[in-house]
Amino acid sequence: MSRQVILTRREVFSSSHRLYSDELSEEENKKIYGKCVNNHGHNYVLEVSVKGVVDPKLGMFMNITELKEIMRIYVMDKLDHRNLEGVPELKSIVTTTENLSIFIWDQLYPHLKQHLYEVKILETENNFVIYRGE
Ligand SMILES: Nc1nc2c(c(=O)[nH]1)N=C([C@H](O)[C@H](O)COP(=O)(O)OP(=O)(O)OP(=O)(O)O)CN2
Ligand SMILES: [Zn+2]
Repeated sequence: MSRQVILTRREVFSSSHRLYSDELSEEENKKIYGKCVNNHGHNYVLEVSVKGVVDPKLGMFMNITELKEIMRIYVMDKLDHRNLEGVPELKSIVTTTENLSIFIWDQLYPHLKQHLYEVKILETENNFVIYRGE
């Protein structure tokens, strides 16, 4: 019997950002995003989940070390200790947690393919977003 499991790796990255849309006026930005138009920082908690069938011989379908390395190269090295507005791929988007989760999915998908199940990001301990590639 094949057993499908979901495996999750958690990382924390620290980034600064502000919520600001180039498509809005200064006044509209202030009205919509409030205090978040000012530069501020978060210790984002990122949880990436992969799904697969356990190989009975190995007791796993993916080594966490491999997942950790993929997350390091394609997410952590790009976002940790950065100002998100300075990350080239994020230049033209508003760095909401929603957009970050989609960005991270797109970074990881080519390397995890059908195994990638969920990207979850906690911006604060109260606010988080889940993206499953839909
Ligand atoms: N839909 C979204 N709304 C907001 C986002 C977002 O990513 N998506 N982000 C922010 C800000 O970036 C902001 O930093 C949130 O901080 P804050 O309001 O201080 O966070 P908390 O809700 O955890 O703090 P409280 O103490 O509970 O107010 C805003 N909106
Ligand atoms: Zn913020």
